Amino acid sequence: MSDDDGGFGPDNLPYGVFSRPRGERRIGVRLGTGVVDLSALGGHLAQASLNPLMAAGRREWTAAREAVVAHVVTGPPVIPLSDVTMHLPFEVADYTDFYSSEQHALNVSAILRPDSPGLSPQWKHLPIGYHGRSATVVVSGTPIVRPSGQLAEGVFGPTRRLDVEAEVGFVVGTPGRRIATDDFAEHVFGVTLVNDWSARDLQAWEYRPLGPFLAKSFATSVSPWVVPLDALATVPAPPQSPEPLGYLLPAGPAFDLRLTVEWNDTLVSTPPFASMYWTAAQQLAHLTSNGASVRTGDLYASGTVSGPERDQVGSFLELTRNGAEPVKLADGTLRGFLENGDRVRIAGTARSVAGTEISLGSVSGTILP
Ligand SMILES: O=C(O)/C=C/C(=O)CC(=O)CC(=O)O
Ligand SMILES: [Ca+2]
Ligand SMILES: [Mg+2]
Repeated sequence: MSDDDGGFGPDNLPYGVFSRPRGERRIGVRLGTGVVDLSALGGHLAQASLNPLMAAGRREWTAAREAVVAHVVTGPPVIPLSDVTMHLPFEVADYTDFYSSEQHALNVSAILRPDSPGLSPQWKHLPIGYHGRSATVVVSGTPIVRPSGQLAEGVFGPTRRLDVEAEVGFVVGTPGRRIATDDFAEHVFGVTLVNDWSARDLQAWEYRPLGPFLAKSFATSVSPWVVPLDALATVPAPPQSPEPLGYLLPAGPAFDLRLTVEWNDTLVSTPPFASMYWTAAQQLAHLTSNGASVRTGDLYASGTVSGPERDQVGSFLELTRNGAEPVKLADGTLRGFLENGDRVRIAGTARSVAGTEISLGSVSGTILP
C-alpha cells in the first residue's frame, strides 16, 4: 500500500454514494482521502444509487471502470471525505448470510455445544446459510441501538451479549437463477465489508431448529465502498474434501483479503479471508440451485471470517470464549461483549489485479443504549 493514497489509488477506485450539505446523492469513487464525483460521466454513473449500473451487467461494468480510470488520470477535483456524507451505495434487495469458515464453525460449536463439538454432518457438503433482513442493512457509521428480546425463559430485556461478526459481502448485479460457479463474475458486481451484529443470548434461546431470527435481524452494517471485482486479484480456492457435488464445481476464485477488527481503537483481531472453506461462487451457485432467483442489489455475506489463531477470530464470542476470558483494551478496561458507547471498526486490504495492496475501506458502528 503506498503511503500517499492509503490503499485508495488508481488500482482500486471503489464506488460509493455521497452527498454534500443540502446536495443530492451522487455516485463517486474513493481516491486517497476524498471522493471523485462521477456524475459528469453520465449514464449509469449519473444516478443516486449503484443499482442501475449494477443491473447493466458485466460488459457495462468493465466499460464504466475504464471510463472512471480515464477520468481519474485527468486529475479531477477530489472532494475531502470530511465534506461529504456517505450513504448506502445500493438498495439492498435480499440479504443472505453464510457460515463458510470452518474454523469459525468449529470454534462456535466447541463454545456453545461442548457436548457435541465439531462440524454438523452436512457442513462439507453444502455452504450453510440463512436468509436475513435487508431492511436493516445500514451504512457504516449508523449507530447501533442495543436490541432487546427474549434472553431466556421468562426474561425480556436488552441483550447482555452483543457481538460482532467480521464478514465479506458480495453484491449481486445481474439477476439470475441456477447460476453456475463459472458464471460468478457475470452476476457479482463487487465486494463490501460487513459487520453482522449478533445478540448471543437471544440467539442461544431462539435459534433451534430454524436458525438465527431476531438475534441478527436488528442491524447489519456495510462499508460505504463497493470494490469492483475488476479491481481484485484472485487466488486458487483452498482444497475441499470430500469433493462437492457437480453443481458446486469448479470452486471458482478465492480472494486473499485480510481483515482487521478494532474494538474502541484497540486492534483485537486480524481475520484471514483466504482461509474460507466455501467460495463466493459456490455460495451463489448453492443459493440459486433450487431455482430461487437473485436480483440486482442482493447482498450475500461470507459468514464470520475466523483463522486458526486466537487473534484471527471474527467474533467476540470466540475472542473471549463467550465472555469467560475477557480481553484488555488499550485503555486498560476489560471486555467480554459490547458495552454501550463501544465502537467497532472492521477494515480490510486486498491485492489488486495490478499487484498493489489496496484497501477495502471499513465498516464502523457505535453501540447506543
Ligand atoms: O454455530 C452457531 O451456532 C452459530 C453461528 C453463528 O452465529 C454465525 C452466523 O451467523 C453465520 C456466520 O456468520 O458464519
Ligand atoms: Ca453472520
Ligand atoms: Mg445482521
